[in-house]
Amino acid sequence: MKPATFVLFGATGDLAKRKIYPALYQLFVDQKLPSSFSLIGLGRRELSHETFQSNVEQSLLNFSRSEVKDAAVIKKFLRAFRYQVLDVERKEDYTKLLRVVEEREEELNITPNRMFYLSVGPEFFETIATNIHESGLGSVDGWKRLVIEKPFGHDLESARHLNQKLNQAFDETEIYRIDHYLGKPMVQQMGQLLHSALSEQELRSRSMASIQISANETLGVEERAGYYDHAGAIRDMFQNHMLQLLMMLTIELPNRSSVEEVGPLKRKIIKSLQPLHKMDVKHHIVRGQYGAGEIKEGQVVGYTNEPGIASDSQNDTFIAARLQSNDPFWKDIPLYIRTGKRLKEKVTRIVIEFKLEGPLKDLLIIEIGPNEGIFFQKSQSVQEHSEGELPIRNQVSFLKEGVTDAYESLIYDALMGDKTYFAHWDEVELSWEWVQPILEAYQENLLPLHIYPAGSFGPLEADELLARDGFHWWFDNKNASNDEATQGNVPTYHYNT
Ligand SMILES: NC(=O)C1=CN([C@@H]2O[C@H](COP(=O)(O)OP(=O)(O)OC[C@H]3O[C@@H](n4cnc5c(N)ncnc54)[C@H](OP(=O)(O)O)[C@@H]3O)[C@@H](O)[C@H]2O)C=CC1
Ligand SMILES: O=C1O[C@H](COP(=O)(O)O)[C@@H](O)[C@H](O)[C@H]1O
Repeated sequence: MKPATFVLFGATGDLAKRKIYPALYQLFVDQKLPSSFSLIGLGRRELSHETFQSNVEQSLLNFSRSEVKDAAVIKKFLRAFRYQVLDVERKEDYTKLLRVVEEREEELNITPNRMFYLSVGPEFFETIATNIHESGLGSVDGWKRLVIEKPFGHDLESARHLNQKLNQAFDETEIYRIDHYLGKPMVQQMGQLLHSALSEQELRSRSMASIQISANETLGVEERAGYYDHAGAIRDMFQNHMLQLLMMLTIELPNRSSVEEVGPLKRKIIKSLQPLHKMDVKHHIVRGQYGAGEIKEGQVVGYTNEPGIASDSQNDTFIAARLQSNDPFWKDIPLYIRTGKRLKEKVTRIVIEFKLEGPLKDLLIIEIGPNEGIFFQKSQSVQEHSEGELPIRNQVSFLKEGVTDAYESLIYDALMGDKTYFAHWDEVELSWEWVQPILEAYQENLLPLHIYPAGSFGPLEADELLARDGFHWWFDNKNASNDEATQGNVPTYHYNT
């Protein structure tokens, strides 16, 4: 791997602490960072290099998954870290930053390969990219890359505007849009997993009846009211993570592994989705907001009683959608997506239901997180997994060795210059295009906001969305159970009757 400088905007923030430093540390322990590596952390607050390093150390002690927490190893890792005050609006701060970056490059004898990681609010993306360009920070002999976190725009128009601005400073090949769902091991190996489980012929001959993708959370809005109350489930999860999951599942098998192959296939799929008209949105989308209720930890307040949320907020914390593709392979197979906060179970799961007569169903289930696995559930008994009849093996043997965290995987890929598991602009634009009529329908109040009790599976209308077509949302009884003794065993999938 080439030597590199990692310029981290938002080095004092939550994401840096919880995800970026632990990921970098794990890469360091696994010897997957460049041997010459420099990190310059940026923020407005005044910090000495030593205080910054000790803050990073604290975040490793709190959040690193590494078994190696040896003080000497951490100290060695932190040698690469420096801190610099920078206000994103102040041009002179970029000039100072350039000097610091160059000094460190000289000191370490590093070729100028610079990765600019924007772990700051999206309102700063444009300003930072422009200032990187104008200050000369982006003029390098080696490579330069821009890594940005979501959200990428607020709607179709703002996303296009932002992209145009970023393109004045960085080429599309240099922009790495993080969607951490694309860093999840089960997502990266979806095609391979499906093929290991069932051959394409089997998939075809068994004839899929429906696909459902759920990302259910038990958490509420937490400390993010300011952001979330303007984003809602549709922008926070659906437009990006959920549509990316759909694309990764439905790109034609077998599994692809390079950006040249994956990108066009993903675009083909998202283009194949039947567009919605805002007046019809209510027939395909259910929007919800959590009310007070009970989760495992006890009683919780409703969304509008959460700190920082307006008491009359109409923001969505849940969305369920019915999509249809015109792609020849997926045509006639309804695609259901749902995601929400304060639901009964924390799970990201894909369920492929096969056509069978009667109420019993064969299911192929991909558990993406927090537990990973792929299971086949035969119709005759929901208790049994047919390992004999179909070549199903269990999860772990499929997974890439050693990489289990999305941020580790994505940061490593970005340092290597591999964009396969980053969101390409075309996908982002096409996703916003598909979502735009829903945003408009929300805005114009063309569909109801259903209040669901915290700790439930969301509004009953989301069940009806499937029931109309003769389907149900599947859940793992053990995972959703409040009884800890029954959790963590082999999943068995049921639906609410
Ligand atoms: N936290 C999370 O779990 C996730 C976050 N994201 C995205 O990651 C990004 C960062 O989020 P998060 O870490 O939670 O945010 P925080 O609010 O915790 O941190 C924001 C960071 O930005 C810096 N900052 C704010 N204003 C300025 C300014 N004018 N000039 C320079 N630096 C500034 C702050 O430093 P200082 O105060 O020192 O200036 C701080 O380091 C956002 O885009 C968010 O949407 C995406 C997915 C998950
Ligand atoms: O990006 C986000 O994802 C998390 C859920 O991620 P997961 O990996 O735990 O499934 C979500 O809580 C958050 O609101 C959203 O911004």
